Amino acid sequence: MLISRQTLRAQVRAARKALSIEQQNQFANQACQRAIQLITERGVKRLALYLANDGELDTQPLIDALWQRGIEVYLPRLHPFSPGNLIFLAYRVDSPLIKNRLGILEPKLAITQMRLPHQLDMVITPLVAFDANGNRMGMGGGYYDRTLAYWPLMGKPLPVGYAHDCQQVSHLPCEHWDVPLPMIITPTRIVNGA
Ligand SMILES: Nc1nc2c(c(=O)[nH]1)N(C=O)[C@@H](CNc1ccc(C(=O)N[C@@H](CCC(=O)O)C(=O)O)cc1)CN2
Ligand SMILES: Nc1ncnc2c1ncn2[C@@H]1O[C@H](COP(=O)(O)OP(=O)(O)OP(=O)(O)O)[C@@H](O)[C@H]1O
Repeated sequence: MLISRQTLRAQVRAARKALSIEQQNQFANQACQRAIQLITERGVKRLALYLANDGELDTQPLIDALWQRGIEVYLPRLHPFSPGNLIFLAYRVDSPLIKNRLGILEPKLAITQMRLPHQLDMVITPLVAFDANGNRMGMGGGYYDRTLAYWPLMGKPLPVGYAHDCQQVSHLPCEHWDVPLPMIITPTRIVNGA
């Protein structure tokens, strides 16, 4: 039986939201260790990630580890006037955060703190569901598809999915605008996708 994108999205969102606080903490630490290893191997200096929402794999241990190592951390912010697009702003210990209209914390707009996607070495993307081929389904806004549309041409930034194991599905239908992920980090492994 074929299930719709909408149904699949709702099912996986419910599964990740059902994880306990203990599981969330353990998984965040496990995924952080894998991510730090990959980031160090690749010599990443500027990296974008997200602040967890809706049961997403928590990035806070990773953020702390990156700050400790002096790696520049960036967060997405909804574009101030271009709907459907993201901009990336530096995130430091003392950066002020504000909740956006989707309820997600994001840095205050400051042009001097902004980088374009090709100025970042790696973008750790949130996602709702992924499959073994690196196909990605997000929250449905197309934000990351637009952000990553040019990475194959520019060679940067390397997109890396970050998700719970329970977010893997056997097969995701892909659309022509979907940008497949070469890698997905989960608490238990690194999936080599596209
Ligand atoms: N942590 C995190 N940050 C992110 C994303 C993400 O998936 N996760 N995004 C990845 O693209 C962008 C935001 N995209 C999003 C799109 C829809 C919803 C969402 O929750 N929609 C609600 C309705 C919200 C409302 O209108 O009140 C819903 O579907 O229930 C959230 C984020 C940028 N920042
Ligand atoms: N590069 C692009 N240029 C223009 N429109 C796009 C682009 N990528 C995606 N879209 C549009 O965005 C909408 C949402 O796409 P989709 O459902 O694949 O988002 P998603 O990957 O789930 O969300 P997100 O990337 O925000 O996590 C689609 O209607 C699609 O037409």
